[in-house]
Amino acid sequence: MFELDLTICMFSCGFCKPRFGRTGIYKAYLFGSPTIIVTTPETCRPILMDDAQFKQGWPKSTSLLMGRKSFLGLSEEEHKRLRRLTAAPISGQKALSMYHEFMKDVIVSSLDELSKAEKPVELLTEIRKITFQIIMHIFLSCESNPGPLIETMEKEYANLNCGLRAMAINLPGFAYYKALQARKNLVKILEDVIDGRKARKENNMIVEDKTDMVDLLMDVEDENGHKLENEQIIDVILMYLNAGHESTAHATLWATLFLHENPHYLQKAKAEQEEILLKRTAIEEGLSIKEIKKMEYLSKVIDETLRVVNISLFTCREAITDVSIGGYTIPKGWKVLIWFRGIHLDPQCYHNPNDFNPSRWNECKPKKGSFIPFGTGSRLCPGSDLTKLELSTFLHYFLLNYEVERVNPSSSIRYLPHTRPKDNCLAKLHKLPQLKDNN
Ligand code: HEM
Repeated sequence: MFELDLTICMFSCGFCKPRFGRTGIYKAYLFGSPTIIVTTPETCRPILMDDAQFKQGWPKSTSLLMGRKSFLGLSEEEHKRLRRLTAAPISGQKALSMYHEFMKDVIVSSLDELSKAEKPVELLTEIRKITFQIIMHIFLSCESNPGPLIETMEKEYANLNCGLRAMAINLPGFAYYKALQARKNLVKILEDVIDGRKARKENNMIVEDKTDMVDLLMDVEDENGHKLENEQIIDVILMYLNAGHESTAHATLWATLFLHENPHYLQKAKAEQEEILLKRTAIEEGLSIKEIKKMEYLSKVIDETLRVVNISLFTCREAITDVSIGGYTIPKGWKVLIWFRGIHLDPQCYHNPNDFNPSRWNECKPKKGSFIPFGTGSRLCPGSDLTKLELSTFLHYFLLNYEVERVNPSSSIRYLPHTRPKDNCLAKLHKLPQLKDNN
């Protein structure tokens, strides 16, 4: 017998609680499919860890935007192979140190430029440009110089993103329609890039000795010596470029804002950065990854930001067979929505969960599955190290050199496609007196 507690529990009316207790399981009808929503560590983690009974379950409209051959649509085996190949260059200290100089240059020069702007700027839009430039450098290094191409792509991505969680109405004027157009334009740009590189290779015209993720994917062969088709390379790159800049930009903005709104924590975070700067010897140039590893407090600020904001609000799976979770049966073919926000704002896991309090991580040892901003299991985010490096680098330079002044400090919040201030954080950046040369 299939039985679940009712959707009304989600609205905390109190009616269902005594009858059903805490199950963290709700039933709904979402994106045209019967769906189970799971919201607690006890229900979410087993599902994310179980590839035998659950497969990817994003709505068809989302998969169409990300591409049939992106990680959302691949067979398990193909996913494993491409994931191994693409995750390695963006994971771990050694791989990431290759990009750190570029990252620092972009952050330092962009912040400097923003502080000179006469009018207030949309901080989120500007940070998104920074994170996009960095991800382009990693994935498409030859095309990553500032200019019309990168600007066009960044704008297309903003449209693509707005469609990812929108109603799938393919009519002019609707977000989903715009997103499909954006995908078409991005695919065309990437096709031209790949064709150009293939032509240059055939004519032995490769002059650069640097390689990027596109080259890596163009060279890869399976056990039968078959190369990837263009469609596959494009969908994987398109997915990485999107995942690799939007979430990091939002996380960076929120960490900056939370510190700005909490002077006590701001002071602590700043003091740690000042100490790092003062310890730096004259021969050491700029921030190093070794220094970042010592930023204990900043690391708590980052974790707390990810917990409170929930940049990735949810992910989706589909039951391959009837599955029993928490005493209930999820029928074969039903979608499952894993609600990260429910886990990270659960009062049974976190005291005063809505409060931003980096110091909670002094003692807090989260129980299994209660802190998973990057997911868990075989689909664990491959970009977590890169995200933390970008965030730490941005905050280092920001805290030491700048102060933010918002135009609408009480701007309301929008939750889709990502949590953000409605005005994209319209603000002025003010340069602070220098403690010591820090570039
Ligand atoms: C604040 C930053 C980020 C957050 C919160 C985040 C969150 C997540 C989560 C929760 C998942 C798992 C989804 C699932 O289980 O279905 C995921 C997957 C993924 N993320 Fe991230 N991510 C971030 C940054 C990045 C970056 C910087 C990159 C790339 C450079 C990236 C690339 C990906 C990819 C490719 C996947 C799919 C993995 C797979 O299916 O094997 N993410 N991310």
